[in-house]
Amino acid sequence: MAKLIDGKRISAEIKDELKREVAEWKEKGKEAALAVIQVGNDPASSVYVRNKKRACEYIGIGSLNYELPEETTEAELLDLIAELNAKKEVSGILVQLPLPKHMDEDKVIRAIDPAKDVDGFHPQNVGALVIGQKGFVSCTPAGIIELLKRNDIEIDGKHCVVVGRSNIVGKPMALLMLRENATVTVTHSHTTNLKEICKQADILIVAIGKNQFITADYVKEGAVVIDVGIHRDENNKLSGDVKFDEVEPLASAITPVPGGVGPMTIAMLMNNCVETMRYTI
Ligand SMILES: Nc1nc2c(c(=O)[nH]1)N[C@@H](CN(C=O)c1ccc(C(=O)N[C@@H](CCC(=O)O)C(=O)O)cc1)CN2
Ligand SMILES: [Mg+2]
Repeated sequence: MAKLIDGKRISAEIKDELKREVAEWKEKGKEAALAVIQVGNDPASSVYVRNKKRACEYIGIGSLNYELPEETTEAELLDLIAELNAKKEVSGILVQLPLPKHMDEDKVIRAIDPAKDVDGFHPQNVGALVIGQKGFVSCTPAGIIELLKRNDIEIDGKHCVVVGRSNIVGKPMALLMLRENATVTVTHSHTTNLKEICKQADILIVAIGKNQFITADYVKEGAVVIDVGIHRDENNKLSGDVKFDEVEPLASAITPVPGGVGPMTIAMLMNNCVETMRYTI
């Protein structure tokens, strides 16, 4: 019977900790405000943007939301980002992904001031992570580390397999596990013996974007399984990249979808926003 890794509870704990810390910073005259830009009206993105706004309000920082129409040009978006970069009262900026196809996400991300890049996607922040220097770390991978640590799951010396190599999860996840002294294997669409590699994992982190792809035959008895996937069926029921019912009996610990990694993304975004209060003079 696997231990259920309760991201909903842990994210709430973190937001309560941050709420108390924000109150202390505000007593010392410090403020923070997060600007969230959404282009288009993707329903899932609208849920996440709404949850980010609610989290800002809960912990006591400002939130500015910009909902731009799908046909917004890349130039118009870049102009808005430049405006927000220049606004002293805006301490964090994020552009909700994915963007419409006519925009270059990498170019848009590079336009955000790295000091306000609370998503941790800017090459300067990713570079800092690579070489072990200070910078914003992307929220989902940071949330997974927090889930493991707050559940006393040992990382040092363990074999961690990351399934997927995206810029916002897989790659930073591998780097963070390396920083925690895990032995890391990153798999991807060109990996030929995926099942055998996954079965070697003490900690299996699945961010492949394929609904319930990871079944019991990919999992070693006693492994810790972290499911980053999020899929909705026609009845709006959520599932992950892991076939939970099949894998749960094998695992020593597992994250559910919903209620696992997802809420941690929001909590760690809030932590990055409060980080701007810790380091402003
Ligand atoms: N600019 C960004 N865009 C995207 C990011 C990101 O970190 N920055 N990550 C994902 C989406 N995401 C945050 O934006 C996100 C996804 C899921 C959840 C979450 O709480 N999921 C819940 C279920 C919520 C629901 O009802 O759908 C759960 O898993 O329990 C939060 C944030 C891509 N875009
Ligand atoms: Mg692209």
